[in-house]
Amino acid sequence: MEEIPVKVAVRIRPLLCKEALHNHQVCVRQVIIGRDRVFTFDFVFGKNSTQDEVYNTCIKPLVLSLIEGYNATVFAYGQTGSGKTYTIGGGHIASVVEGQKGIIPRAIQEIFQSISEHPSIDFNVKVSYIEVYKEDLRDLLELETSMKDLHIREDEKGNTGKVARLISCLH
Ligand SMILES: Nc1ncnc2c1ncn2[C@@H]1O[C@H](COP(=O)(O)OP(=O)(O)OP(=O)(O)O)[C@@H](O)[C@H]1O
Repeated sequence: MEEIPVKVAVRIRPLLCKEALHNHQVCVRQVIIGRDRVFTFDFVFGKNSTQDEVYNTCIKPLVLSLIEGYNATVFAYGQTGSGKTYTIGGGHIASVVEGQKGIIPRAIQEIFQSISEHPSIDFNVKVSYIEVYKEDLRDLLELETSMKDLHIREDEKGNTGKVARLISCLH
C-alpha cells in the first residue's frame, strides 16, 4: 500500500483551572463537517497525553529520517488557546521542566545527539524561528528588528531551510 506523506494528529488539551472553575465542559466528541463528513486522524491524543508520547509517536521518526537526508515538516494548527505553543514547545523553553518540554527542545536535543553519534559526517544546522500571524512574519530570534518586512523566499530548488520547516509553528 502506498504510504501517505501527510499525517494528521489531533490533540485535546485538558480543561484549564479557570475553565473547570467555570464549569466548562470538554466539547470534542467527533470531528464532523456538514451532516456526515466524519474525519479520522492518524493519531489522536487525549487530555492525559504527555509531551513525551506526542514526540515519540509523531515527531521522533521524522527527526530520524531528517538525519538520513529526508525533508520533514511539522506544524501546529488550531484556534487560539487550543495548545499549539504548549505542544510545539515554543514558550519559555528554558524555564520549562523536563517532562513538559515540547517538540522543539526535544527535536533539537535529538538532532545534536545524532550528529555527535556520526562524527564522520559533516552536518550543517541552520535555524530560523519565525512567527506567521495573519499576513505578517516576525523573526523571533531577532526581536529588536522583529517588525521589519520579512518574506519567505525559496532558492532555485524550492528549498526554504530544513530545520525552519521542521519546527515551524503556524498561528
Ligand atoms: N496538553 C496540555 N496540557 C496542559 N496544559 C495545556 C495543554 N495544552 C495547552 N495547555 C495550556 O492551555 C493554555 C493555552 O495553550 P497555548 O498557549 O499553547 O495555546 P495556543 O494554541 O498556542 O494559543 P494562541 O494561538 O492564542 O497562541 C496554556 O495555558 C497552556 O499551558
